[in-house]
Amino acid sequence: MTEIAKGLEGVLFTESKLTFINGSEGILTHLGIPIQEWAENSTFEELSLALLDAKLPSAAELAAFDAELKANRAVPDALLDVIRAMPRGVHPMQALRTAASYLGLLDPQSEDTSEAARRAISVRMIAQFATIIAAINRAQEGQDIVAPRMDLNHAGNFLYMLTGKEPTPEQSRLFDIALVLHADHGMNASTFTAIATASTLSDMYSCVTSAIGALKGPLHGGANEAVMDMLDEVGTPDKAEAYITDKLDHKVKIMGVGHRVYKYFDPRSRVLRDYAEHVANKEGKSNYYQILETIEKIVVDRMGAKGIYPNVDFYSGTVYSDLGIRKEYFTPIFALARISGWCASVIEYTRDNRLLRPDAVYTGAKDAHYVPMKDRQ
Ligand SMILES: CC(=O)SCCNC(=O)CCNC(=O)[C@H](O)C(C)(C)COP(=O)(O)OP(=O)(O)OC[C@H]1O[C@@H](n2cnc3c(N)ncnc32)[C@H](O)[C@@H]1OP(=O)(O)O
Ligand SMILES: O=C([O-])CC(=O)C(=O)O
Repeated sequence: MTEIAKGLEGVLFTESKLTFINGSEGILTHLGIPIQEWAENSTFEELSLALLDAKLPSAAELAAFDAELKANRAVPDALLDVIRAMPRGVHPMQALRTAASYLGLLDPQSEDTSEAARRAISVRMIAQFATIIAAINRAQEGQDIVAPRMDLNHAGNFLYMLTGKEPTPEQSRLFDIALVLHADHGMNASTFTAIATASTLSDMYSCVTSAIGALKGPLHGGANEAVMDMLDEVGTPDKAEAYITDKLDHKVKIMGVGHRVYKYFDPRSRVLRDYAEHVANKEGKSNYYQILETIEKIVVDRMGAKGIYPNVDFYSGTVYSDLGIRKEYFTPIFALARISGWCASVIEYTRDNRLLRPDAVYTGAKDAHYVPMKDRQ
């Protein structure tokens, strides 16, 4: 019997120096450094550069990278016109997918697949995703698009462009940590998709556009919005226990829990829970946080033995919603962070490229012959 690795589970197809995950112990490192240390000490800018170069940058390298990101924040007016012309009410992930693809049309370097071009395009896309996602939000809300500011960091500038208001230092820092937590995660479905596209020697914009499509689904990045849908469905904390017990009794999937690799707590979910709790204690526990506490306890009690624990998408939405961000923007924010991991992984993979082309066990008909239409049943 031929063994099929359904879902490519456990299949090793490449080497990488960027991210290590130990799923049974809930360990995640980038360049060997635990995610908790990145969250506590670093910034999205620094982690992005560290991933692109596969090394910790010096102060001078980081300052140069920061200046390069800032210099690339503005997006072409032609793209802003496209964003303004998008139909109202589309999901921002649809809008982001189209905008990323359109950005490629406007970039004279887009078809250059040399490593130097891939890197230059990556830096531009990392910078410009913030401007694009914020512009989509403003245009969809019928508001004026807010131009980037050069005196704010990546996280603070994004919140500023999204809301039109300068965030507090605490809000900026919290959002920066969320970006750090989401920047990379090994061979997840969207990074794998980006690499599969890259493996045909396609261009960076095609890699990223296909990755956006993969991230959008509710089994992957889309789960953070689906968690918020669930919280809205539960309504109030007193209903959480009955709601989740009923779902588990009926074997209905709970969003934001379970993971292909983690069979224990996703370490990112612990960091996000601590921040969600911090905000909850400071500003009074929101319904959302209280519902999640109850769901986590019941899921871990009942499903922990099966390896079902909260993943990164479980608490991220409460953090974003405490920052006043609408749930449709949770997955675009995931893309805002993961763009760094996608780009770094594509650059790393294409250095020693091999076309990705798995196979399927054929179970269809054999030795058949074409039947003329008139003779078919
Ligand atoms: C950023 C990210 O992408 S993190 C993941 C985000 N996605 C979600 O939160 C969506 C909800 N979670 C899931 O759908 C899954 O856990 C996945 C797709 C992420 C991983 O699933 P898989 O690796 O395929 O796990 P698999 O389906 O084999 O699950 C093993 C068992 O746990 C159960 N299970 C897995 N996830 C869940 C869940 N979310 N709720 C309830 N039960 C679950 C399965 O039904 C299965 O039970 P069984 O053995 O009785 O059939
Ligand atoms: O690694 C995965 O399969 C999903 C995930 O947690 C991520 O992409 O952050």
